[in-house]
Amino acid sequence: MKKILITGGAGFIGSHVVRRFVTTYPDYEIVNLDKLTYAGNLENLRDIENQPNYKFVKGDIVDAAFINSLFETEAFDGVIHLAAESHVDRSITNPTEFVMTNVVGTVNLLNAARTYWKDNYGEKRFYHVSTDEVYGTLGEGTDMFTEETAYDPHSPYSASKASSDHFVRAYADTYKMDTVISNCSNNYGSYHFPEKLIPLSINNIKHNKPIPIYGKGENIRDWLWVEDHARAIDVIYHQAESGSTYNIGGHNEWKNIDLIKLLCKIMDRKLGRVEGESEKLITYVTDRAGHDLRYAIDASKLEKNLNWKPSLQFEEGLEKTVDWYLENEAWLNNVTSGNYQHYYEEQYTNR
Ligand SMILES: Cc1cn([C@H]2C[C@H](O)[C@@H](COP(=O)(O)OP(=O)(O)O[C@H]3O[C@H](C)C(=O)[C@H](O)[C@H]3O)O2)c(=O)[nH]c1=O
Repeated sequence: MKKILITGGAGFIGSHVVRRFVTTYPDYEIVNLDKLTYAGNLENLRDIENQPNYKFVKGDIVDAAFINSLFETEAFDGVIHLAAESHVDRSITNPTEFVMTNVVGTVNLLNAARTYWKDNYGEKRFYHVSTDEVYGTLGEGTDMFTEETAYDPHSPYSASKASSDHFVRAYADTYKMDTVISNCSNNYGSYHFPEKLIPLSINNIKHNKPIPIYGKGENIRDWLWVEDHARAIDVIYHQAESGSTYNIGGHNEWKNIDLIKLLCKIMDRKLGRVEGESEKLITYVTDRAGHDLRYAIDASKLEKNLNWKPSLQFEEGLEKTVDWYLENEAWLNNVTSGNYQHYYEEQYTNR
């Protein structure tokens, strides 16, 4: 039985990766390590929590002694590392937290792997799940980030992810560890904390609150359904060459304002509102500091080498996502109230 450590498995993308691995590979033991910050939620994994090949461990990757003892007791065959502070706006107000979790936390995991895997590096894989934001920003046009694009991070968040990518490559070169990195575009889907554009807007539209659009809403993101990302991670973990990097994206660029207008249309229909009613909630607010204009990712290496493709058209995926939030009212109410409330309110009222 292979034992795989998935860090950040109670978060948005992490929970989809955990679910996929637990259900697809009954002969693997999946250990989910999560600190359960505001963005980590065991409710995201209720449907698989009693599976015999799943185990949850609460802990912080910044705590090196704890990480070492976990590696000593568990004898992992591989790591898929997703634990990270991920919200760009929060990185602008509190950069140090991002350095600690994203950089120091990653180095702690690499050090533990180096110590406890040193006799059989070749059989154990360290997979770092990263972001396309490390590449910086593009102008409007048709050019895209490839795996060869030079790193040019702008926000404290993307600088911390770029740094952790560099550490992973440095450990591969220096200690000959088997590592892989993937850099993915914006994800959307179920279990997304409503601080991010799509779930925040769904929740605000539902409650007739303003939808905050930064600047003029002209910024462009490439959106990928989170379950397609989880499938890409599965394929890359199992098939990518040692030391490789793969970009993951949806070939699905949207200006924020166009995306929100589409979302408003879907929400009008789902909530039985007159068409155009939800759009009235659009409110232009102060722009994000250092706001990257455009991300567009060339995922052709992944498509050609490992035969992966996005499965869903965006309109269909967005509608599925809206349905999920409307059907899972208890989940949404929970993460916007009680202990979570100030995290949601902070994002929503900051602007
Ligand atoms: C929350 C919010 C955002 N925006 C704008 C800012 C961005 O241009 C776009 C998406 O913002 P969001 O914060 O949802 O996501 P990004 O800043 O693109 O970053 C996300 O995608 C990458 C790949 C990661 O790696 C990040 O971890 C992930 O958070 O909407 C608004 O206009 N209003 C809002 O209220």
